[in-house]
Amino acid sequence: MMTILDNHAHQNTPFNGDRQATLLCSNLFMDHVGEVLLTLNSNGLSWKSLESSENDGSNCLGFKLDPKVPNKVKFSDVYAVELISNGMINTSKLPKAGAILLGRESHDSEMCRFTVHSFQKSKTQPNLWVLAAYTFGHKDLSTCEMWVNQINASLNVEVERPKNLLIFVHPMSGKGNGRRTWETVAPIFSRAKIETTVIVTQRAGQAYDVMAANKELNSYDGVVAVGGDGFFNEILNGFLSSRYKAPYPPAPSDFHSVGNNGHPLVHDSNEIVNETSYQYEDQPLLENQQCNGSGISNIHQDPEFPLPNKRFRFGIIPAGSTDAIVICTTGARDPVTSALHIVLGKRVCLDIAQVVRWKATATSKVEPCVRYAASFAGYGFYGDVITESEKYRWMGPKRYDYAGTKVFLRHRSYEAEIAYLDVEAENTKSIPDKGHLLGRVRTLRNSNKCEKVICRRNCNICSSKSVDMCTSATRPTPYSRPEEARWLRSKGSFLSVGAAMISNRNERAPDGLVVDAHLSDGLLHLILIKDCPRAFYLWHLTELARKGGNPLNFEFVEHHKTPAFTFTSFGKQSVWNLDGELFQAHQLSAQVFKGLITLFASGPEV
Ligand SMILES: Nc1ncnc2c1ncn2[C@@H]1O[C@H](COP(=O)(O)OP(=O)(O)OP(=O)(O)O)[C@@H](O)[C@H]1O
Repeated sequence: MMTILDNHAHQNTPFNGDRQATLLCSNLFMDHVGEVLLTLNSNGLSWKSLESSENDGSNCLGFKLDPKVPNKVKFSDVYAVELISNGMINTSKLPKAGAILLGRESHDSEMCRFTVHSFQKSKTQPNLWVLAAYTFGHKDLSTCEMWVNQINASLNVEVERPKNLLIFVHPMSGKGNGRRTWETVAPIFSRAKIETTVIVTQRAGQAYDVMAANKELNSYDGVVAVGGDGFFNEILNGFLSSRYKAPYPPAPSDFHSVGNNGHPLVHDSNEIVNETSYQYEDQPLLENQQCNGSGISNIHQDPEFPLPNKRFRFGIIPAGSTDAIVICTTGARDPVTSALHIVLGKRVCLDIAQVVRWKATATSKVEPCVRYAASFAGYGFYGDVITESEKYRWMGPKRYDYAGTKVFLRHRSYEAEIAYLDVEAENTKSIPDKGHLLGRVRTLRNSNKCEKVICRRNCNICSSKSVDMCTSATRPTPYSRPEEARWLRSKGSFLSVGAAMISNRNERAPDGLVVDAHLSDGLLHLILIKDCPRAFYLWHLTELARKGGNPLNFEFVEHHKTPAFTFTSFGKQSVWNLDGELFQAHQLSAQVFKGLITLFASGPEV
């Protein structure tokens, strides 16, 4: 019969091996390890086996202990601690089969227990986080309670963690697994003692309506979408529609007039123009919007729908068909990993593009229609694939392959003109700043010069201080420095026009549609594919899937990094795909707001 050691809890012993002040230290039994000395300091927990390997035969018959079994865990990686009912602790390092083969008695002992919940990075894929639970036992309930209280006190110091979340579940997302996906991860939230208000949607647009009308968002620390990119887009748009009022980017029609200085407002990309070519004050203004004399308009908020608290973040638990935003922000397409990023309160900023569809006629009284996109806005091939794929939603994610092939074989091109803001920069890496593009960006006309710096955790380019929505309320628009504004244009017949806010990594294009697009670089990555023979386009698409980004020496492809662009189509109707949302537009303009929202994620490890 196993004897259980008396409690040897010590408070404030000077230092342990990590040179951190030891706050608590006890002899306990750890499940599948045996007797350990458990130590708590301000960083986390560590444990040291008090049993020699000779005693328990752990090397016999090939049953070796995994040397990589951790012996410590940081509080920043612990999402919950639970006192669990009395039960068995396996006090042997040996797996059960090993004990039986060795003819050993059962090493199970009944005692009071508590479990520390954390995660481990998968050995083969570090972006994939797997749940890890460490269970400790002691004969005295009071000892277990003391440990639980002390660990909880340490976890409470982790202030970035959410306490109260609004969760939207799209039951039909992807392969129809939205609800099951939520059920899989819900215990992680309840263990972490996060209050959740769960809304399972019954129709498209419901999440938008709830987000747009909800005046109580202040009571939440964030909103989580259990679904795909399209569902996240719906939530984002509902949120911003009633809360975020920013000046519009210039309309394409503004460029067909003549500027105050007598020059046309848009220039051919080959023209060299020194003068300021765009006057900010020419823009249409939103209701209640003022210009402050410096040519910089403030962003106004509706007092009825205040922006939520500074801690408010967005989360996504992937259940969709593509899940590009999740892959770009966590590096994995895994609901458990995403749930862990959320409960641990990770944060990463995301650029958001504002896309404005202009009135059909100059005399039309209808306000321009405004949408926001977090990952991608695409016209031509991209819009047509989404339009076509909607007919085959019943196929699940395979619909994109089917629709993609159909649209590819059609090989349609569209007459259009794209004007994009050209801002020169010495160093694109220094662009991130306090919320807008003050830096000067070199438009990469010669895409051979394109630097392929992949976005990853703690990326230099995205590491600028996060800009919360509250401070962004006084943020100028990206092109609000008239002295730096210069517009260039590209006109012709296009197979596709795409603007990426992030790299859009996905399972078909593992490096993304634009390999060097960053999570918070304040840029739209314009990819213009001019009409070209079908074989070239096929090659371009294959290259995307093979190595990501765009073939640099492909003469039909233009890649421009810009904070804003306008678009006019001249012929056949096509639709835009805004993160999965269909958006019909003959004339639109777009601008990016750097780091406008914060996501519960920490960026991928690349
Ligand atoms: N209950 C519902 N029934 C039908 N449609 C819904 C419902 N809830 C949300 N939607 C709509 O379904 C659309 C697609 O959802 P979602 O993005 O989750 O799936 P997906 O298209 O399979 O994935 P992805 O966007 O990653 O390719 C969203 O735009 C959303 O508006």
